[in-house]
Amino acid sequence: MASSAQPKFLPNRHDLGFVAVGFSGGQPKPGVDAAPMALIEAGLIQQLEEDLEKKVSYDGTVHNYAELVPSDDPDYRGMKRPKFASAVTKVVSDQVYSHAKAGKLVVTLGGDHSIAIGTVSGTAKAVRERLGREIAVIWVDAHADINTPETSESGNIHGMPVAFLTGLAKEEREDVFGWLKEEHMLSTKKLVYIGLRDIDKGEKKILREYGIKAFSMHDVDRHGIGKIMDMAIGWIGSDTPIHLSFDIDALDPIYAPSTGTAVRGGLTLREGDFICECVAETGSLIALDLVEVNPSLDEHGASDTVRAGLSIVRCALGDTLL
Ligand SMILES: NC(=[NH2+])NCCC[C@H](N)C(=O)O
Ligand SMILES: [Mn+2]
Ligand SMILES: [Mn+2]
Repeated sequence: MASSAQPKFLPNRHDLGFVAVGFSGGQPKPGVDAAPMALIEAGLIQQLEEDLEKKVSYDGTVHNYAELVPSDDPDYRGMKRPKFASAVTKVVSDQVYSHAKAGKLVVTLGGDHSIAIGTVSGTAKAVRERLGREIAVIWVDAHADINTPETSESGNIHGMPVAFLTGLAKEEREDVFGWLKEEHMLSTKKLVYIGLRDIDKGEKKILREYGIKAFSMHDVDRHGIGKIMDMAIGWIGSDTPIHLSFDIDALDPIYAPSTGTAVRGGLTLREGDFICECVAETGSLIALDLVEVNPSLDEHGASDTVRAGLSIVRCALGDTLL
């Protein structure tokens, strides 16, 4: 293929849509809502514009969605704060959709991982409309986040986004994710996990039952990250639009301690960056989420975790490729 001809589904790689989601309601620990500001203050947008020469469309606000807080938000099917999470992710979905529909590569900063209900549904819908195609999702995480409300032991919605996005968890009520329609959905066949090491019993059952492609830390140790990425991208197909959802807790807590559900035995910083570089190399990245950075969970100011986050975003956007 001539170098000028990029596959038609690709967003203009220099045009970024940028969304900052200061939402922490998918889990109990305050502080994860402050991550977008911490990342921006550490120079993220400036680096994207100056070093990577991107054009960044950003409304200049870290949304806290205060106006969406319901007056009453009781537990429902065991989910905690279901109406708030539903309302926020619906707004995020629309924001991400309009950037993606306009042909931009969308970068979303969380926030806890429940926000991916918004981001993935937004890109899935935009790509269906623009190209009549399905997206693939690479979910980099210590956790599978595929609990249904019924399998969840915690009731925390950040452990459920993949179940709602794949339709494994269904809900009619419009104000509790009932707004998710077919057009927002992701196929379980187009989902690949990397970095798993803390999976709930019910989740394991789901992964097996649906034959979901998952590379655990055991697999990373066995094959090495290079082979894992070949297999992951081979599974998806190299011309499929990719949404990369990166939970910072995929990295080992040595490198990224400031996160709400840290699990030992994770990816090195270099392995995390390498995953992003491989996705960048495909040229098929359409959206990136960076979630679960919690700057308040470290008395030393979380600078290591924030810097790790910055590096993940830069690598996914091709900064470190020649
Ligand atoms: N996005 C995350 N960090 N998720 C952690 C989920 C932990 C646990 N599996 C739960 O469902 O509560
Ligand atoms: Mn997660
Ligand atoms: Mn996680």
